[in-house]
Parts: sequence; C-alpha cells; structure tokens
Amino acid sequence: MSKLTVGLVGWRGMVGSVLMQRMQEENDFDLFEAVYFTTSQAGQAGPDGQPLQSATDLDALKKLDVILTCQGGDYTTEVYGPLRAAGWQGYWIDAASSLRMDDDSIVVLDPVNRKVIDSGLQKGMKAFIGGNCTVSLMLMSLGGLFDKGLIEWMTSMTYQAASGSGAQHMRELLNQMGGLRDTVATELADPASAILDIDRKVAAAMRSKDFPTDKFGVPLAGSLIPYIDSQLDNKQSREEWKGYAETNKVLGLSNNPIPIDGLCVRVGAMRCHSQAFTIKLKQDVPLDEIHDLLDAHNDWVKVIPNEREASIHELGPTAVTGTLSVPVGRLRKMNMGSEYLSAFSVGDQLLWGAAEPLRRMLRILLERS
Ligand SMILES: NC(=O)C1=CN([C@@H]2O[C@H](COP(=O)(O)OP(=O)(O)OC[C@H]3O[C@@H](n4cnc5c(N)ncnc54)[C@H](OP(=O)(O)O)[C@@H]3O)[C@@H](O)[C@H]2O)C=CC1
Ligand SMILES: N[C@@H](CC(=O)OP(=O)(O)O)C(=O)O
Repeated sequence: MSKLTVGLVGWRGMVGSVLMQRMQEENDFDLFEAVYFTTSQAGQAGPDGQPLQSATDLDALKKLDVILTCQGGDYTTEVYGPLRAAGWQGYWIDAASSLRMDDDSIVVLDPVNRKVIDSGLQKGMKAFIGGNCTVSLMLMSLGGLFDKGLIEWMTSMTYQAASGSGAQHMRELLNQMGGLRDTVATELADPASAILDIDRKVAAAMRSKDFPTDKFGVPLAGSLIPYIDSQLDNKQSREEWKGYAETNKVLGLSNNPIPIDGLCVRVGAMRCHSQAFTIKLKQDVPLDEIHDLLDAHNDWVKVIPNEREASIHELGPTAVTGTLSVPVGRLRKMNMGSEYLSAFSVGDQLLWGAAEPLRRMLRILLERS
C-alpha cells in the first residue's frame, strides 16, 4: 500500500518544532511521505535536503493527501478556502483557531473525543483542528468527570504561560526578569540592604518607559496581565469565550452545552498553563471515586494527593514543563456544599496544548489509510 503524502507547513515555528520533535520520537515519519513547505524560504533546503516548496502554491498543495499546518490563522484564511474551491479533497490538520467553529470541522483531542473524531471521519469530514491550549489541557485533566456526565457547570480561572503569546513574548519575559534583577544587583548582594528600597527600585523600573514591553504591552515579570486575546462585545475575552464554545464542540455537546466560564490571566511561566476549577457536580460523588475516575481516564493525567508537599513539588510548571504529563490535584469538596469540587491542573501548552493532538490526528489518518 502506498504511503500518504503529507505537506508540513509551519514546521520551523515554535509549535511546529515541538511537533517535529514529537513525530521523530514516535517514528511517525516512517509512515508517510513528507513534503516541506514555507511562506518565506521557498527553494532553500528543507529538513530532508529537498528544496522547500511555497506554502501558497495551490498546485503543489493540491497534490497532497494531508496538509498539517502550524503556520497560524492568517495562513489558514489565505489558503484553505481557495484550496477547497479548487477542488482539493484532502485532509487538513491545523493548529490555528480560524476553522475551529466551522460546521465542517472537528476540534481534535482524541483521548477525550475519539468517538467524535471517528464519527466525523465516517461522515466524510476533512478538517481536523487542534483546540485552544487551555481547553485541551482542561479536558485532559478533567476528562473522567466529563466522560461520566457529572459536571453541571464549572468555572476555570487560568494562569497562562508566556509561550501562549509566541516565542518573542517568551524572550521578552526573560529580558524583563533579567532587567529587574540587574536594577537591584548591588542591593541584593548586600544582605543588610533594606527590602523596601529594593521594592521601590523594582517598581520604578517596571514603570519606566525603558522597560522592555514591546510584545506584551505591559510588564509581566513581577506582575501579571488579567486579559488574554481580544475583547468581545459581552466583555468576555476571546480566550474566556473559547472555554465554553470549544469545550462543548470538542465534546459534541454544542446542542446541549455545559455552562463554563472563567477568567484568563497571563503569568510569568514559560510554557505551562495552570488552571483552578470550581466544579458543580450533578450529584455528591465521594472524593475517592472522583480520584479514580480522573486517574483512569487517560494515560497522561495524574492525580496528585491534596497535600502541601505533593502539591508544591508535583503540581506546578517546573515539574511539568516539557512533558506530556497533566497532573490534577487540590481536589476537595468546597464550603458551598458536597456537590462543589475544587481542583487545579497544569499542562505544557505546546505539547497537549498544541502539537500533540495534531500529531495524534495525523496518526489516526495514517493508521486507517
Ligand atoms: N504559540 C502557541 O502557544 C500556540 C499557537 N498556535 C497556533 O500556531 C501558530 C504558530 O504559532 P508559533 O509556532 O508560536 O509561531 P512562530 O512565530 O514560532 O512560527 C510561525 C512561522 O514563522 C515563520 N518564521 C519566521 N522567522 C522564523 C524563525 N526565526 N524561526 C522560526 N520560524 C520563523 C515560520 O514560517 P516560514 O517557515 O513559512 O517562514 C514559522 O512557521 C499560531 O499562529 C497559532 O495559530 C496554536 C496553539 C498554541
Ligand atoms: N491563546 C493562547 C494561545 C493560542 O494560540 O490559543 P489559540 O490556539 O486558541 O489561538 C494563549 O494565549 O495562551
């Protein structure tokens, strides 16, 4: 049987690089013929030594069985419609949000919605889009409760890493951190210096017009940003809106949605998003049963005991960054009543939050071809 031809677009960006690394680790490249595309370096040698093809060359794209893009929403908007209009019938796998809410697309997270994916494939759906990072990580951690239909409503309060804004923002965060340290290096070296003097100098540096804020617009190091993505008419941020709209689409519940809302905040973590949940259960489920349901849902979620030492060591970005593990902890019934559950989870937003669902979707296509 001949191998599928897969066009890779956006492979050298931050999400694309994580995807390439994962595909190498899992030997995915043995299963298909890769063709590398670029929006800016056509003709230069690609990772396979062959000249890179132009990612806007519809004739070249039309020859592909599958296109997997991490190039971003502008690229999707420019190319996807014309490609379909030109009669291309192949599979489109995409990290960008542009097509997520289209009726003709499936938002993919196979450990959570394999049935939705399989049913879409059977119906002839051809567009498979990775979900918003915060949504995918929330579903990986709480899948056991969603699966059993136990959630009446929930809120998610997020602590999102700089990487969600892109590579340049991660660099700016580090420059901000270094700048603050440099501002008070002399005082820090002197144990007798007054902490309030240090604090005053740091605050002055953060408020100075010379502080590097080109990317974030405001300081993130030593601070936080209580708004992610654009503002909607109802005063939600677009990131908060995705929590409701995308979760219900992933689960195939758009006709009978679970109410989900929250507040999304950028913090000075590098690439792990954390979230605190308040979950209203439909019934009083004992905590040990909740532990078991969560733990059993998929191979990557891990329940962390709600104890101080375990929580500070195992339930933070430092422990999780660069791994596929999605720990969930701080599980306890809240003062509001035994049907109110508190939880906290962490996940790498470039792995399960972006690259891994796409890699696995490609694998699903390859294994059924
Ligand atoms: N960042 C995130 O957390 C998430 C991002 N996404 C989606 O993925 C898209 C891509 O995001 P991300 O990977 O962060 O974007 P990047 O900015 O890292 O990469 C995007 C493209 O920029 C071009 N590029 C130009 N200069 C360079 C360089 N020096 N190094 C690498 N690439 C370069 C490459 O295209 P070319 O080779 O054609 O020049 C590359 O594919 C986003 O727009 C979004 O839609 C989805 C989920 C999470
Ligand atoms: N909005 C996310 C990152 C992202 O790219 O999201 P989306 O794939 O929904 O556009 C963040 O800032 O953390």
